Amino acid sequence: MTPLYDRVALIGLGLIASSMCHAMRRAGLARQIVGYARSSKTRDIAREIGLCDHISESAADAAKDADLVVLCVPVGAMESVAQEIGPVLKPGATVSDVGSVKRTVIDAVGPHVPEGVHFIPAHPLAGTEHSGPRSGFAELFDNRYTIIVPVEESDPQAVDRLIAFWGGLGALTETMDADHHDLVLAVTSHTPHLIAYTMVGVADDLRRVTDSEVIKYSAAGFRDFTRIAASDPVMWRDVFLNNKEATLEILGRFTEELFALQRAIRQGDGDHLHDYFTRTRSIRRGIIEAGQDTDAPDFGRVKVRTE
Ligand SMILES: NC(=O)c1ccc[n+]([C@@H]2O[C@H](COP(=O)([O-])OP(=O)(O)OC[C@H]3O[C@@H](n4cnc5c(N)ncnc54)[C@H](O)[C@@H]3O)[C@@H](O)[C@H]2O)c1
Ligand SMILES: O=C(O)C(=O)C[C@]1(C(=O)O)C=C[C@@H](O)C=C1
Repeated sequence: MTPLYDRVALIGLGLIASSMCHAMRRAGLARQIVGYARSSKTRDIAREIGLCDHISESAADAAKDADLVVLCVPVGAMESVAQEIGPVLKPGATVSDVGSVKRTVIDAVGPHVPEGVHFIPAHPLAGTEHSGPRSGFAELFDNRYTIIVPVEESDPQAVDRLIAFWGGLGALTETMDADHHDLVLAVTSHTPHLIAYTMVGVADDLRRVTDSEVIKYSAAGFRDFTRIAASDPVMWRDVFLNNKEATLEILGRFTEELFALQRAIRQGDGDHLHDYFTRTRSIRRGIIEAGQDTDAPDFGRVKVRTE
């Protein structure tokens, strides 16, 4: 493939950035990849494993002269990075990000992007519980959606080029408005993570009583929870602080349903439990019958009930 961008700069060299490096190289999407991470230890590891063509000593140095700059830092660090690189960005360059929340990132980064530079936020819906520069792999984005969230001023040609770039990384792409993105992700990713964190916390409390039984007898469902609960604490702290309204809204609905199930159990209301589990089973069966049981969720099909 002919490179879509001459020089790509990645700020933050964790799971997502390192996977982007491997996938960019696999497809030949950039002539030169430049990286920067805040910690010197991370920069040293990146150099040692040859993650990028060049590792810079500051975010501004990496971003200067880049045609595409992607912010791959935790959501809460986006603003300070944007503030640092804003003054050195090349006219005509594109600035994007991979943050798990979109509205607050747009509000925090947008004001630091100078006129003549395209700002096009994005979010790959792919990840693992691992982090850091060694955790990436080229296949992470294959057949997974990346949501592109153009802002009002985004230039259509620059948007098309970024869509082609993510396609080259192996992803399926969809464009979406920031608020809708944040609500959908609160349902499909953020609240489920919070539930997993809580369940593992409860089990840990219990472990003090039952010694090692919780771990010894943990079944597949609980093991999946522990995998998710092993995700990076800084990343997830920032997700909840920055998608407050949508996660509180979904969490409110979740607790209402949970209370109803709790009451049904206490009152021995088997009909309620049976009806509820029948409904949830039919949702899963509907997905399978429609041939939609792929790793890539179709966000056109995710319906968020508003009443
Ligand atoms: N992990 C996932 O499953 C996943 C999936 C999709 C999107 N995201 C988003 O991608 C972003 C990166 O996540 P990740 O999983 O790659 O994280 P990670 O913890 O693996 O890496 C984060 C990197 O950012 C660097 N960093 C932190 N603060 C910085 C700062 N102020 N300046 C420069 N570098 C800084 C860290 O040193 C590290 O190199 C986050 O915004 C996250 O919400 C994560
Ligand atoms: O598979 C995992 O480990 C993930 O949690 C990845 C996951 C998700 O919820 O699907 C987590 C956060 C991201 O913003 C996108 C993807």
